[in-house]
Amino acid sequence: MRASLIQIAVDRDESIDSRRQRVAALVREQRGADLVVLPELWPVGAFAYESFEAEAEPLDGPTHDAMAKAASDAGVWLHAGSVVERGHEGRLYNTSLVYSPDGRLVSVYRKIHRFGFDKGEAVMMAAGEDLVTVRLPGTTLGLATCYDLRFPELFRGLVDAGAEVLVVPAGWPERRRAHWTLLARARAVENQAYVLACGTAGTHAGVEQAGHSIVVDPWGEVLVEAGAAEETLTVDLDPAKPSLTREQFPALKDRRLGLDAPRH
Ligand SMILES: NC(=O)CCC(=O)C(=O)O
Repeated sequence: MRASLIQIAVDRDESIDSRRQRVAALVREQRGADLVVLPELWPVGAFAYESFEAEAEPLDGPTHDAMAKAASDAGVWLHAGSVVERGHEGRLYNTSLVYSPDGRLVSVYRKIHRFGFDKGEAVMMAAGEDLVTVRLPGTTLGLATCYDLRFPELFRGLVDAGAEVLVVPAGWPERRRAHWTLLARARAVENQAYVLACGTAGTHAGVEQAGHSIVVDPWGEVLVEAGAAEETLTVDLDPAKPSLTREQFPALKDRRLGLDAPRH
């Protein structure tokens, strides 16, 4: 299974419309891949909070139109990263979109853990409530977004639901790059799953992005890692490897669920 991660530069000197066209063209270039992955909130920028309200779009908005067509033109499964979705009752969500090779929107995942503590995404957006997996020929994807990477229980829930490839679009800042790499590897090792973590490059809203998109195998080995600039990573995954790793080193079977709370 061939996967391409497109680490997009999100800089303020490019309009959202031009970036949409440019990214659609990059997706089309990936014909021959099975799965293409884009980063979190690449149209607007994950830290461009002041633009969220104005740039919010419905699920059938301009990013959807461009990505549905790009997926079918390229004939690939496309995890199109996320958009600022204007959802129920006008509320905003950080919503990931997944397309089949015929350009159908087959899954949406609304980010569960919102970043920003008392500002930005955490106060402007509503939280998703649902774990999402996507069945592809030969494997199952588990979806998470950026800050979710810090919450291992979410990933364990995805694994319990059958996920073998954990896909994490992100807009991760350079100043916490060490956490990004460490957490991507940790989620792969503890879940004996592939991790495909696709970040952004460039600088927007004054926040330098880390880049360094990374693919980790179920044994925790880094298969490919990007640099800081815009770049496309291509990697071949073995769909049998998660289950083989789980058979050969069956740590997931040794979980002790339902232990009593500590006594004081
Ligand atoms: N967009 C995000 O979720 C940023 C997460 C982040 O910066 C961090 O977890 O650190």
